[in-house]
Amino acid sequence: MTTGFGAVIVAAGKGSRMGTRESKQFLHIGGKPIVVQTMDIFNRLPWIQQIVLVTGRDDVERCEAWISAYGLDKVSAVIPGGRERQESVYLGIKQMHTEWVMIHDGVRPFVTTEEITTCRDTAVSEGAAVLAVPVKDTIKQVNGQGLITGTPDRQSLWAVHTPQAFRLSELMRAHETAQQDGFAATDDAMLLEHIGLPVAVAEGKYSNIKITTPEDLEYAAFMGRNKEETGS
Ligand SMILES: Nc1ccn([C@@H]2O[C@H](COP(=O)(O)OP(=O)(O)OP(=O)(O)O)[C@@H](O)[C@H]2O)c(=O)n1
Ligand SMILES: C[C@](O)(CO)[C@H](O)COP(=O)(O)O
Repeated sequence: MTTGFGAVIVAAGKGSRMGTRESKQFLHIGGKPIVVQTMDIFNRLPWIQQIVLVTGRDDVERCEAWISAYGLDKVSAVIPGGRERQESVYLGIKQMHTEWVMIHDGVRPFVTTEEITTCRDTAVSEGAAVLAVPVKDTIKQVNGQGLITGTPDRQSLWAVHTPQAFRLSELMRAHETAQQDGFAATDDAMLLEHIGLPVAVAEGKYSNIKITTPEDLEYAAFMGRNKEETGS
């Protein structure tokens, strides 16, 4: 175990909502596969010591080739993921040997070094942290008949992004408990909530989108062009 931070990048999804023949994490923006763009941001941070990439079983080889071609020297392992994101994260964290770990979606390539650093600092001061943005719309609860049943107070609503940063030992315990309890979560913070550990919110930017559906590709292409022009 070393002190400091590592990152698990999860990119083993099927991209069913995107519906492209090529999995969305391997589409090119700004001249590079999306997952390479994402790993590169973490690889450049001096305080990130180790990166583990979790991807599809059939994609391990091409990811290893990209990692070598793009000089992503902090990637210590590329491993096949699981059926659900939660399982992919669990497999990833088992490969980590840093005290702290950040979990990040391979399909969030527009996260900035500033946001990642804010998330790190909040985790260190509060114990665990997720990047998130205040919700801009009014959110309604709707029942199966399409009728509104409530309007939660918008002041208390945040849309949660990644990275999400945890002490490796606590995240491991949270995943193990979830597995024993059959508890399924859509993000890692939920697993800490399940075992009663606090997680703080670090305010991020609306630009840190998760590339999920086809219209996100238009935004990604626009952002990719900007990246190429500015060299950032
Ligand atoms: N079994 C899975 C499912 C998802 N992910 C990863 O988790 C991130 C966020 O998931 P999402 O956007 O939902 O991706 P997909 O599961 O690929 O998309 P969909 O739900 O549309 O199939 C992505 O980087 C995805 O590759 C993963 O590593 N393993
Ligand atoms: C972790 C996450 O990115 C937070 O927004 C998200 O929950 C993962 O993907 P999902 O399948 O779209 O929920």
